[in-house]
Amino acid sequence: MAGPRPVVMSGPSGAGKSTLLKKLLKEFEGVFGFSVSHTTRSPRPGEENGKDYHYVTREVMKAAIANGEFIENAEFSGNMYGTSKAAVQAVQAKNMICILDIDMQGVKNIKRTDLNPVYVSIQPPSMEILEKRLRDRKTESEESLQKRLHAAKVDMEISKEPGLFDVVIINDDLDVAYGKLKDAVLEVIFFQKKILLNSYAFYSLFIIFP
Ligand SMILES: Nc1ncnc2c1ncn2[C@@H]1O[C@H](COP(=O)(O)OP(=O)(O)OP(=O)(O)O)[C@@H](O)[C@H]1O
Ligand SMILES: Nc1nc2c(ncn2[C@@H]2O[C@H](COP(=O)(O)O)[C@@H](O)[C@H]2O)c(=O)[nH]1
Repeated sequence: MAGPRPVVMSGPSGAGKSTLLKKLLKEFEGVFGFSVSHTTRSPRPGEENGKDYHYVTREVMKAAIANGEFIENAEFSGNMYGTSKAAVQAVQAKNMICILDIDMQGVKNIKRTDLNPVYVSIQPPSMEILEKRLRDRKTESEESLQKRLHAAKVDMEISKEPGLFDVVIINDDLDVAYGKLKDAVLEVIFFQKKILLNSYAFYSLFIIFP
């Protein structure tokens, strides 16, 4: 895939991924762009079609997957979610750093592609705090909440796997976690740009002194 290296943000539902990435998108407007996923779940109050998600039916999503339009897709808490090729290309076409907010299945599937992102895991300080955040958010039915808590336990275990994530951030104090996210993402991006600049400089030497 062309363009700057994307950033994948993953972690349990309720850990604070959207909260953190919205801060990043706001502070670095024009630098980072959000990959708008497709989902079969219903919009929450305040969410906008085409901005937060593309809200589609299961039939539409299945047909698009069968048509090869998705980089990855997953079933999560009773709904389908997926990253379309078009969503990532739309951000990369603007030469912005594409941010994906995806679950653990998505991370594993993206690892099999050539997307080559920076992998960031956002984790809650504890299961108790995660449950409180999800309950206080008031977006889930009891059934959906239980499914998300179950998935969170699995996610918290798997995220310890060495090498799976480049950075694991515990989102306890929001400002501290945001600082860590910025450091992690910018460090990787600047490092990558520095290597590119160095290699341009190196090859320029061969052009000047063949
Ligand atoms: N550091 C924090 N301290 C206290 N509350 C927080 C913190 N970070 C996020 N929250 C709150 O926790 C709730 C869950 O956060 P958020 O919706 O960002 O999680 P998420 O990981 O994006 O969840 P999902 O995967 O379900 O979209 C929100 O109500 C948010 O305001
Ligand atoms: N594999 C994918 N997971 C995705 C995608 N978009 C969102 N998600 C993950 O789903 C859960 C639930 O999200 P919610 O908005 O219903 O709370 C969360 O963990 C997201 O990271 C996607 O395109 N692919």
